[in-house]
Amino acid sequence: MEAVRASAAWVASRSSHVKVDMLEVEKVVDKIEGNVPKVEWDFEGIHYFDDGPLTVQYLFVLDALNFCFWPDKDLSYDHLASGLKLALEKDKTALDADRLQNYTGPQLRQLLNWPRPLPIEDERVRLLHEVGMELERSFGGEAANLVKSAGNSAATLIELITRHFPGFRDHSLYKGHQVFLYKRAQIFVADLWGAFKGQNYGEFHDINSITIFADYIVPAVLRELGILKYGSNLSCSIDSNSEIIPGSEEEVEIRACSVYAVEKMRELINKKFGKQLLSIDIDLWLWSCGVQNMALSHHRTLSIYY
Ligand SMILES: Nc1nc2c(c(CN[C@H]3C=C[C@H](O)[C@@H]3O)cn2[C@@H]2O[C@H](COP(=O)(O)O)[C@@H](O)[C@H]2O)c(=O)[nH]1
Repeated sequence: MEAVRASAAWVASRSSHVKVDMLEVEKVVDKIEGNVPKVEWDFEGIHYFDDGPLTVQYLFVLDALNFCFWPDKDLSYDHLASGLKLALEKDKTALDADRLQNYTGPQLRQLLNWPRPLPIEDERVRLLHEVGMELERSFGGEAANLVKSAGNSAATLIELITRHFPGFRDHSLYKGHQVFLYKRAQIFVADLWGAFKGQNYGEFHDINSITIFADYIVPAVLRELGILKYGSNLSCSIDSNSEIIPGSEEEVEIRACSVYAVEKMRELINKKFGKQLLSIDIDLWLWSCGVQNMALSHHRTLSIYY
C-alpha cells in the first residue's frame, strides 16, 4: 500500500486546512506508553461468521456497501452488518452472485430490514450489481476465489479488487496529483484478517502494509485527541454539520492527514518502544472510541468510498 502511504504524505506536506500536530502525536504515544488498547474484531457481536467461503462472500458484500450512513441519523454500520447477517442466516443463497445482480432498492431495504430508502440507495444497488457481475465473470461467483487468487498477499488482494471492481477505486485529485486511500478495499482485507484470526482466508504475509481506513469517524477522534488541527473555516463547517464537498481540498486533507498521522504514530511507537504495531489495530481502537462517543462531530461528505 505504498501508493496510499506516499500520496497521503504528499497531501499532508501541502495541506492548508488540516495540520498534523506532531507534538500531540508524541503526547498520545507517551500516554499509552506504546500500548494500543486491544479491541477484538466484532467486539459488537454483529457479524456473520461460519469459518468458510460464505463468510468471505458476506464480508465482501458488507464492504461493498460500507459507506455513508450518516445522512439517516438512525442508520449506522451496525444495521448493515447485522442486517446482512440475519438475511444470510435466513437464506444462505441471499448473497450469491446471481442474486446480487438482481436486487432493486426496495429489495435491498427489505434484505436489511430497513424501513425507508437507504442513503445513496441507487449507488448501493449499482455496486451490488457490479460485485455480482464481476464475481461471476472472473471468480466463479465466489469472493473466496478472489481472495485465494491473491496468494496470501494483502497488497495483491487490494490490487485485484481495485482492478476488477471500479466501485472500490477510492482515489481523488489533489493539487493535480492522484491520491489513493482505498478505504473499503483495505477494510475488506482487515475484516478477513480479523474474522479468520490471521488464518485460512485471513492469512496475509504483508498485513503490516495496510494503513488505517480513512472514514468519517477516525478523523473526528484524531481531532478530538488534538492530533488533527482544522483551520477555523473548516472547524465551523464541521461543527455546524455543513456538508463538505467530495473531492474538495478539505475532504482530501481530512482523510489523507488521518492516514499520515497514524503512520507517524506507528513510527514513533516503534522508535520509542521498539514495537511493531499494525495500523489495523490502531484503527480499530480509534474507531471503537469514536463510535462510542455520540458527541463527536464528524465531517459529512456524500461519498460511496467511506
Ligand atoms: N476506520 C474504520 N471505519 C469503519 C470501521 C467500520 C467497522 N469495522 C468493523 C470491523 C471490526 C469491528 O468489529 C467493526 O465492526 C466501519 N467504519 C466506517 O465508520 C463509518 C460508520 O460510522 P457510523 O455511521 O457511526 O456507523 C463509515 O464510514 C464506515 O465505513 C472500522 O473498523 N474502521
